[in-house]
Amino acid sequence: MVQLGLVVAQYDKHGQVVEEMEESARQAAADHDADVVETVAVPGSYDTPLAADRLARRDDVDAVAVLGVIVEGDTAHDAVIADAAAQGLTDVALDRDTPVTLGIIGPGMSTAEAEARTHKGGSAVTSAIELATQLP
Ligand SMILES: Nc1c(NC[C@H](O)[C@H](O)[C@H](O)CO)[nH]c(=O)[nH]c1=O
Ligand SMILES: CC(=O)[C@@H](O)COP(=O)(O)O
Repeated sequence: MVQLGLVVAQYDKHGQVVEEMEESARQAAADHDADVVETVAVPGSYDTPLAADRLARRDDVDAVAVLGVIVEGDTAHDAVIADAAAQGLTDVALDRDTPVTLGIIGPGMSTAEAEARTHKGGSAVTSAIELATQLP
């Protein structure tokens, strides 16, 4: 059985979307008979790489799925957060030799577009399981 770590960025403005993404992630884990051994909540997507690193270094974690929602504001701050998070998570995966999947939606996204993408939580978990089982 694949053992997963889950990181959930709980940026308040999008609380409901994040909740639905987490439900989708947990359903995907159950559907694939995977076990979520630990869930770490962080304030926002920018804060996810360190949490992912803490999970990826554990012997009982085969892969980490990271969930977050970045909705467009008035400035380019959303792009800054998204780029930093994606790069940070890539670094964690390579440094720890552990799959880390990007289930952070956005940037450049409206709240309505976010609400239509909550299934990406499940996609991140499915990809994490595939990587954990299929990588040579
Ligand atoms: N604006 C969004 C954020 N901002 C918060 C940052 O991610 C971070 O928590 C803060 O800068 C402290 O380090 N986070 C999101 O996940 N989504 C946003 O739309
Ligand atoms: C991207 C956001 O929601 C927020 O952190 C920044 O908003 P703004 O670009 O309006 O300052």
